[in-house]
Amino acid sequence: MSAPAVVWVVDDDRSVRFVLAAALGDAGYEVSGFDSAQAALDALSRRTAQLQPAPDLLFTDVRMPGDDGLALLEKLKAAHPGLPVIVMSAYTDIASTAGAFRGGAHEFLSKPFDLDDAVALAARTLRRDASAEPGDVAPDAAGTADTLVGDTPAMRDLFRAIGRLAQAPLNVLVTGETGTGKELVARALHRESPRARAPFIAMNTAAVPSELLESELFGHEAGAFTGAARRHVGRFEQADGGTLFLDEIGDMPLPLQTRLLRVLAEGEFFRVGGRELIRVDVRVIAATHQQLEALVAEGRFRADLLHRLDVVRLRLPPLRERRADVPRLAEAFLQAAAARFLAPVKRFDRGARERLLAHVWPGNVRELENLCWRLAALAPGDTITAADVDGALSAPPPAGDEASWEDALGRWARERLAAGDSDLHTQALERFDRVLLEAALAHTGGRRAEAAARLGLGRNTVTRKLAGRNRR
Ligand SMILES: Nc1ncnc2c1ncn2[C@@H]1O[C@H](COP(=O)(O)OP(=O)(O)OP(=O)(O)O)[C@@H](O)[C@H]1O
Repeated sequence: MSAPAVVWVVDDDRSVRFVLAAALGDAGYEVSGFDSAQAALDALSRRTAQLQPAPDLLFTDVRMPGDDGLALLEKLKAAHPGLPVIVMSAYTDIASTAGAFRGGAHEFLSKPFDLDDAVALAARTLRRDASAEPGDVAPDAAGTADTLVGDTPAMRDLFRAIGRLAQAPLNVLVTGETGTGKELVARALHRESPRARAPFIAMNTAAVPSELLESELFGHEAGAFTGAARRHVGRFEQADGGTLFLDEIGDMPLPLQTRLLRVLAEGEFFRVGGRELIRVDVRVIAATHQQLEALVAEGRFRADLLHRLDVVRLRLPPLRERRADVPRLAEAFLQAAAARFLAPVKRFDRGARERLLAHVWPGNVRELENLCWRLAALAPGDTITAADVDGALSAPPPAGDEASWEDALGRWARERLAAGDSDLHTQALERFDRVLLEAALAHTGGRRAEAAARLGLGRNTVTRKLAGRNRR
């Protein structure tokens, strides 16, 4: 009979150390516990000095006095790259999971965990050949914006998957209803990946007229078609070295699917009307709210393209399947709104929270976010009540009984003319733009791209108008 596998548990929390060691011991492993990274490293040096092999598996907590678990992981990976390390933490956010996987962790175990799961994980890990290579080191993630909020089991699973997948150069298909956070997931995958310093380029297939899609994706040369006055660099080239996020991929017309497939297979293409072969290194993350298998069955989506995009699939659960996240998300949105409005943070009272929990959220997180921005702007007091929530959920703000805006404009024009102004048209256009932009930005919680789409304007146009550079 072979000797039992040696498993070490490093955690400053005595009870975790005890119960995990006991469960692993019951499963037949030879277990030792350590209360700090240093204690484990000392024991490891002693073993090496005595020509004993390193343990077969090590569990470590992240937050501990002295060196934390990630520092321990780094030292272990330098000295014993083949030793599988399972990182345990009560903090299952993407930064933690990605940090662990980037450091070469074999697995990430969210605390509190089920002991049977931990033992099963140890057994699986020990069965496997533990010669995994540590992942590439990614540059520091930029900023903490776009943080995915969530602490339900479904979201923890997702964060673990993102942490792991960010390191792998695989195409990912993100599925989920509208407003569930698909783009945010794609951004997190990029931000935590070795590509983080290169661009993240997003394109919504459904938002681009189909006759322009090809040139949007692959670019065109001057004169390639009527209206192509100048060379245009497509999204694939813009994303070189980085990540291309293709939203609503199910809406891509078939001929373009064929072209995309070829580019994904070969990594090179010609711009529309071009002769120069362009070679790019792009990770593609596609997203859809549709059932692509059904589209394949109907002949509207290519099966081979689906296979190429769907190397790994991440499903985002709708908000109604993770209601426990609603209060957390709502508070995060109120805080973001307060920071943007430079106003004190409002709070939900109990009734408001219950009302939020009871709602079905057909528009998912986006709907919740918009609602919170409306409440931050409009609820009269610092405490938001159930009645405020009901009011904001049921109707857009009342239109009021003022006369039509054409009447108001006429009145304004007559006043300005009487005052002797001579640039009425410019003034009126500026005010017209400002009213539309403010309304759209308030509606979209300050997101320019979405505001631009809702107004039917280009994103650049909106940015320019906001910067006031349209004034002539
Ligand atoms: N878990 C989350 N934590 C914080 N914000 C979130 C979360 N999920 C979504 N959001 C916010 O909700 C909004 C919608 O998210 P996103 O645009 O990523 O959704 P989507 O699934 O791509 O939607 P669509 O399919 O309609 O394009 C965004 O403003 C995003 O910041």
